[in-house]
Amino acid sequence: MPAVRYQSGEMVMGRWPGSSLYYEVKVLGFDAESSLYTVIYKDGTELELKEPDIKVVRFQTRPRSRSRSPGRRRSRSRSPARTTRRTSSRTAAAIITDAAVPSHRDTRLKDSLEVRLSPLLSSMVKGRTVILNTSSNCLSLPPGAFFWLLFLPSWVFFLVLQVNQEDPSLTNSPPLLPPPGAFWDAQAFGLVVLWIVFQAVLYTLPVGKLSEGMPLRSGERLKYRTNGFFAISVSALAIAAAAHQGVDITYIHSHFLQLTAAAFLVSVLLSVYLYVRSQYAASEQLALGGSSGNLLYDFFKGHELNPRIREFDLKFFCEMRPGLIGWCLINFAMALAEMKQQGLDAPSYSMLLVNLFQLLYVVDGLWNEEAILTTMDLMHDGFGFMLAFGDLVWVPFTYTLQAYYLVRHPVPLSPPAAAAIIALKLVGFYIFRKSNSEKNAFRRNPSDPKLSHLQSIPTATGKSLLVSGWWGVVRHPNYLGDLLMALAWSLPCGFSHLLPWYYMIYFVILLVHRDARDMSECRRKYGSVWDEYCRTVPYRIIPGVY
Ligand SMILES: NC(=O)C1=CN([C@@H]2O[C@H](COP(=O)(O)OP(=O)(O)OC[C@H]3O[C@@H](n4cnc5c(N)ncnc54)[C@H](OP(=O)(O)O)[C@@H]3O)[C@@H](O)[C@H]2O)C=CC1
Ligand SMILES: CC(C)=CCC[C@@H](C)[C@H]1CC=C2C3=C(CC[C@@]21C)[C@@]1(C)CC[C@H](O)C(C)(C)[C@@H]1CC3
Repeated sequence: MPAVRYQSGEMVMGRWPGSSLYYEVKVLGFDAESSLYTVIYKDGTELELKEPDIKVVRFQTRPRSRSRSPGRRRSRSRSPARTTRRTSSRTAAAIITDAAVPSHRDTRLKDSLEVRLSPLLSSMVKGRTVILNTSSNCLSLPPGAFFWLLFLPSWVFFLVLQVNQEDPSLTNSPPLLPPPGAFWDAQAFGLVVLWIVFQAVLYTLPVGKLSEGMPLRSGERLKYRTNGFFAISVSALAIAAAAHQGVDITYIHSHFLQLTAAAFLVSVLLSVYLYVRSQYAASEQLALGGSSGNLLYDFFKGHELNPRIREFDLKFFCEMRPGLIGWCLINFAMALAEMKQQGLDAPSYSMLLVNLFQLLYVVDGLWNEEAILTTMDLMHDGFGFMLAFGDLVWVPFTYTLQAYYLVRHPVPLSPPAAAAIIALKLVGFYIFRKSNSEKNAFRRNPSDPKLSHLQSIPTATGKSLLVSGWWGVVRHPNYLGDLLMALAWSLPCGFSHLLPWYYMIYFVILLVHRDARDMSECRRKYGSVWDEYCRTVPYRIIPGVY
């Protein structure tokens, strides 16, 4: 006869089925035959849970002993692993405690019990189970999905046509639309496909580390081959060898429109494939945000979270390889095109700065490739048109507009101006890298001794939120660093036109929107503990700005 650990009427934390989230529940009874507890959630949902899916959370207010050694005190504040301990009590209680945080934490600890219940409901759409998240906005389908599907590609083609104008003012009348045939070039299409296949081969080579992703809703952790630095190094060698063999790299500049169209076609084909295969995916493999049952919306947002062909992770590959490394290749081609068009022996200083700054950004991303596994896209977003198009078209063909602009529009740069821009880039880079690495290290191993100086607050999900270090200054320090870098990329292009500032403007909009999206997602996940975090760290991206 199995022992009854939890008594009727007892308040405990029950895991929401299929997720790693725990909510406050009341035990209604125990069925000895099935060894299942019947529990009731705050919203009235009754479920049967197995014992391992139940925790007793006893929030312990430790006396803030002056005699405790600082080392010991620090170590308690950080880690859900360390702070969740088994006691010898009859009910095997899990203690969540956070002794090193300020005294108002007692209320905070109590608050973490008050996690808002925003359950995930399963519903049937066309005979398939879809996951509806009642607290996020995915139920109120943005009618904009259709608009974005049309607008984003049109905007890219507009920019690509505009930047090639003698006077690329955005206020000028748009360039005459070339005939449809001008967009298609079989060779350009072949080269785009060849590039993607080349990157895919490098990705699959058994070189470099196999890194673990964050736990999925099922508790599983996927493995990723993080050999991005190897891939960009081999790519650079291959391009250098091709140039040495007389291959004209400036082809990329002269066939930019056709290459863009080819990449767009690939992204559409890929998105169709992704949508079709998502129809056969198990519901636990679907993303919460792109599972509305509405074809257009799910096609755009992405239905499946981690589509894979065997070990080949399509989302990770597309986000980190062809577009990102292609961005550097295109910038390099623009530098060669500038030298050719303007009869220079070396690229201009503006071109050099843009090339080197963006190369540093990409190389850094690939060097720290593992850190992408704790970003929103990898953890929460489905893989659909938005990301496929973003990775394969938007990144390589619009992030390179500054270099493209400089080919025909030279901007002389004085040494002091160049020095000031370099300083800005380095400050931005420092903030960006340090904050991203800090969060990544904390998410991977909260009890890492290197993070012992950091304070965190526990949440009912078992994860904690950093409230000191970079993440105690603003809620998105990584965005701040990224924005400073974006500014440094536009400044070398001067102020004559708005077009090279396009990235900066787009990026402010993107990051402010991402911050808002992340806020509501974290509010859903962490309930009132998130509100407490926001009170402790009131500024969003810029210190002093709410
Ligand atoms: N160049 C470009 O085009 C773009 C660049 N970026 C860059 O990519 C990087 C990743 O950005 P993005 O994925 O948007 O967001 P983040 O890397 O900031 O990830 C947000 C997640 O971090 C976790 N988190 C938030 N606050 C805390 C905290 N206090 N302590 C611990 N964990 C916390 C939460 O996830 P959880 O709690 O579930 O772990 C949250 O959902 C950024 O540097 C950004 O600037 C982003 C978009 C475009
Ligand atoms: C308008 C539109 C189509 C938006 C799609 C957004 C994507 C372009 C971006 C979403 C998150 C991204 C990240 C990077 C590139 C742009 C996209 C894909 C990134 C890979 C750039 C390099 C960085 O070092 C990074 C790894 C932190 C970053 C991750 C997020």
